[in-house]
Amino acid sequence: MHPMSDKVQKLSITLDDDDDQDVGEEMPKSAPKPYVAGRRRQNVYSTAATTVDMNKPIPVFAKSDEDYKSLRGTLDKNYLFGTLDSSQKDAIAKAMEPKDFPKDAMLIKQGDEGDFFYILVQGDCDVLIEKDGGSIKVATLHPNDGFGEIALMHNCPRTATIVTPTGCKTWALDRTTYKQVMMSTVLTKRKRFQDMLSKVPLFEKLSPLERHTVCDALQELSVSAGCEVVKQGEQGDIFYIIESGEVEITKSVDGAPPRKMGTMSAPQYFGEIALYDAASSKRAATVTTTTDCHFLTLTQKAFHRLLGPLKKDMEKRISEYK
Ligand SMILES: Nc1ncnc2c1ncn2[C@@H]1O[C@@H]2COP(=O)(O)O[C@H]2[C@H]1O
Repeated sequence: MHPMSDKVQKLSITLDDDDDQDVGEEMPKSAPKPYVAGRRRQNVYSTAATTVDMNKPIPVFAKSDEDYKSLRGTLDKNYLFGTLDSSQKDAIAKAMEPKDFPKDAMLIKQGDEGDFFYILVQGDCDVLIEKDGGSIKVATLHPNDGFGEIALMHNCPRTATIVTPTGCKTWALDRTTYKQVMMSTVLTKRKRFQDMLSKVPLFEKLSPLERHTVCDALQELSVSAGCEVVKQGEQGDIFYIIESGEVEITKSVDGAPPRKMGTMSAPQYFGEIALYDAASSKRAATVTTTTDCHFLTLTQKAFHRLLGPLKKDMEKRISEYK
């Protein structure tokens, strides 16, 4: 047995039941029509996986040193693995297997059961959401992006279709290993952050599944009093929720000295304008900690992927700032 598996399994088995309970009714179980490019039906590579054997030893796929190092580096940078310790990321890197796809293939079909999580190594993938008989492209994935985590994490059908406008190389991680390694840390994190998120008005309209997905992507940051967390005019790529402490907002208009706009404390949030408003993409004000602060943060990538449904609420709030 792999040295990691014993430790991970013990944690996962008890926590996994909990997770299954609260996501079972979230998503429609009916499979929508398959995506058709032009008039040609694309190759479908997904296969259904109905049961997860949590006692299965974690597999190891041999890789060159160069491939292992590069994949391990990607895992370190990817927000989806932010909560894992080094040995858990080692186990995932070892368990990933190469899967290559030709141009115009369908890696994932919306509505299917989840079988693999992928990291894109080469080529691009399009993310399509199927709605009202058509499909809309909502994102393009590039090398080092991960995808296919939602169905595995939440036991729900695939939330989008993934197709290959170019030939693609990926690393794939099977559903069982993904759950064995991820669930223990993820569920602990959800238990901690769920309560906090339920107090943030912005997240009120999210379904429990969406709130879980936001929880999974949150990272923690502690900052001492007197630090500029966000600086007016700078490019921004992090969104902050205040878990504890207080910050002051200052803004300079037309080169005048900065004026105090107000203070914020838990459970308020800031930093969303630069992430949301691609046209400006610059911080609209400076945010300075007036006490020691603890923040929950979301990266720009996670923010766009997860908070798309909240676009209207944010637009309203941004117009109130101006
Ligand atoms: N708006 C989006 N932008 C980028 N990726 C997405 C988006 N919606 C879904 N996905 C990804 O597409 C995947 C489809 O399978 P999953 O639902 O398992 O996990 C999903 C996410 O990884």
